[in-house]
Amino acid sequence: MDSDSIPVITIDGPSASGKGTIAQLVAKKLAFHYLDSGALYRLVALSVIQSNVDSTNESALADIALNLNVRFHDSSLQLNGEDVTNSIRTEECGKLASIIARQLKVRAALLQRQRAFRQPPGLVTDGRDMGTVVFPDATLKIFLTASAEERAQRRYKQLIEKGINANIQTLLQDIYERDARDSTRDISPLKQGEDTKLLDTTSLSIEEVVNEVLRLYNACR
Ligand SMILES: Nc1ncnc2c1ncn2[C@@H]1O[C@H](COP(=O)(O)OP(=O)(O)OP(=O)(O)O)[C@@H](O)[C@H]1O
Ligand SMILES: Nc1ccn([C@H]2C[C@H](O)[C@@H](COP(=O)(O)O)O2)c(=O)n1
Repeated sequence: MDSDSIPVITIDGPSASGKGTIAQLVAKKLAFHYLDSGALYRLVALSVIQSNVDSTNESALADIALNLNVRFHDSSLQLNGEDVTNSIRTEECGKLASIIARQLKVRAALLQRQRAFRQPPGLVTDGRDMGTVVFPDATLKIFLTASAEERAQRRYKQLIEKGINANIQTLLQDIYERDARDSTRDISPLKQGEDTKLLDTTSLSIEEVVNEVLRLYNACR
């Protein structure tokens, strides 16, 4: 099967908008593959933290990105054989991922790795530039968002459920900062493409959002 004919659904959007949750559920419903592109940036960030590399050294970071020894297994992730499923989810890792994601060489180094996930019968992927840059010919492109306050509430609930202490004001501040950094950078900024459907989920349940994405996909395939 020609790679270009394999269907792709891209779900881009700001931090904690629910991209990962929705993309995984849609992928499951369609029996498609799933790619969490943010995890790749987080893995580079974790490698930088673990190896004490200067995070402004673009060539060293591109080298790390090109040579990531990563294994995706169901919902767990291994880096160099170590389970890093939870360690890439820290606020420190997310913030550094957002900072290093501004570097052209890092983004270029991850491009082919992301495109390689386009395998039959199809792919659902989430991130910041999946529809605008990585899969510009995607079958369906969604820009998933929610108000910053709602996203902070969702993140707060998510962390408390995991037994992690959190402060709603700090989370809201982090969301504002991350949104600003990801959407104002020069290369591949987070933005809604012209051919992308906007889905504001502020007052929608997870089930309602999943059903809407499936409806849109069935309407355009
Ligand atoms: N429509 C919704 N209604 C209520 N809660 C939701 C909704 N969508 C997602 N959530 C919840 O919000 C939290 C954040 O979702 P998720 O981690 O999928 O966001 P994300 O956009 O992938 O975040 P990040 O950009 O940091 O990777 C999760 O606990 C999830 O269950
Ligand atoms: N396609 C992508 C995916 C992620 N990033 C960067 C910017 C994010 O703030 C950071 C972490 O992503 P998350 O796991 O929170 O979705 O990684 C990007 O630039 N492009």
